[in-house]
Amino acid sequence: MSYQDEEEQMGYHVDSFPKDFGYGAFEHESDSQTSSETKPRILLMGLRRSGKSSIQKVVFHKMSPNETLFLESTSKIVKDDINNSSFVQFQIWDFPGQIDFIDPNFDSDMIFGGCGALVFVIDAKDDYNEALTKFKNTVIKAYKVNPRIKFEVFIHKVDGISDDSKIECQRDIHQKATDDLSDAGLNQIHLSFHLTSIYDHSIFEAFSKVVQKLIPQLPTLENLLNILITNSGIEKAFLFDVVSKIYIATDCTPVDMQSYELCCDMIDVVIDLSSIYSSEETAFDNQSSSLIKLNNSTILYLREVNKFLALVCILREDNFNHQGVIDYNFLCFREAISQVFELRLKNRKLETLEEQDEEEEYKNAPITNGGTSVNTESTDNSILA
Ligand SMILES: Nc1nc2c(ncn2[C@@H]2O[C@H](COP(=O)(O)OP(=O)(O)OP(=O)(O)O)[C@@H](O)[C@H]2O)c(=O)[nH]1
Repeated sequence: MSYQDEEEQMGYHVDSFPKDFGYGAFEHESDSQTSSETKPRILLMGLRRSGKSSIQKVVFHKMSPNETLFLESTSKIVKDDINNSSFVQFQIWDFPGQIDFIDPNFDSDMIFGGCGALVFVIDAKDDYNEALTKFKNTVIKAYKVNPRIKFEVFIHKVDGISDDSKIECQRDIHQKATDDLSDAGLNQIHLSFHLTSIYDHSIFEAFSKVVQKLIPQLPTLENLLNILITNSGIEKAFLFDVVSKIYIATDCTPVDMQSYELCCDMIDVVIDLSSIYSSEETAFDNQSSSLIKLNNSTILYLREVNKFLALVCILREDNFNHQGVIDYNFLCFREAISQVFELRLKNRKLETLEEQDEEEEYKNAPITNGGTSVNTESTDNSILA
């Protein structure tokens, strides 16, 4: 079964692409998607003006960084469905900086219960002691409700700060945050730290890592990429979600920022050019591929994997002499990816059927005094469509 069949079964048009290249809903898809309630949640928290809304707008709504200067302060929780036109599907909840956990209206069970990752944004240009106190309180509260949450700290607005100061700032924040948590008896919690700015690609890279942790198939995807690069003479390969430019997997070689930026820029060039020469709706389709030769004997090679994903590789020009081998390996890779997701789709259907059966049984069962309640809420925190 090809991915086209799979997409068609799910009700997608294979050769279409979001009209506005944003995350607007597809009219014909919206009701067939996973309900918002069962989608994994990524929470954006932090002090006021730390940059939460800017991050969300720049990464998922293509807002230019300069425009974020005019964003108004968030006064209530803003829920954003990252949906339909992307392979990765989740909800982002942007919290107002002044949110108060002691407030009785703050339903922490509901908020942290279905949460996959909590991104806490700290303004590196500000005095961060207050932010660290809030961070500690947030983690304690969230961990109590849901110990499976991934805690991600974005040390944000690091543009214009020297490399030495960035490292020093990260070290200091890391130290203080872990000390605070061990004082609270929570040294088992793993925290991840990222230096970010909306003025470069660091915010996309950091979000890629957050999203990857919510993909259960990640080790398989990484393994497939490793096999592909070793057998094709490729230096580095990224599997991109084209709309957001988040990479959902890469091979095991270290990621350097320059390579990631080059690959992101390549996606922009391909989409912009094909939007000029094709109709906007087919700017990225199953024929999409591109080759860019750089002046340092390096080649960037892009191939479409499915409606939402592209493989972008960096390789030396000499190794591209065997393009036939690379293309053949790519087809095997694409087939393997489609099988991975076909399997996932089947498992999901089975799970849904089992859940429905259980519900039926429960409804039909005679009521006894000591009956236990069945919780049918989905605990699947996986992020893939
Ligand atoms: N220099 C710099 N400024 C940033 C960055 N990210 C956001 N800002 C600026 O920070 C200010 C506050 O950004 P917001 O996104 O409104 O902050 P927020 O955390 O959502 O604020 P509240 O809604 O009040 O909680 C804006 O003027 C942004 O332009 C960054 O990476 N670097």
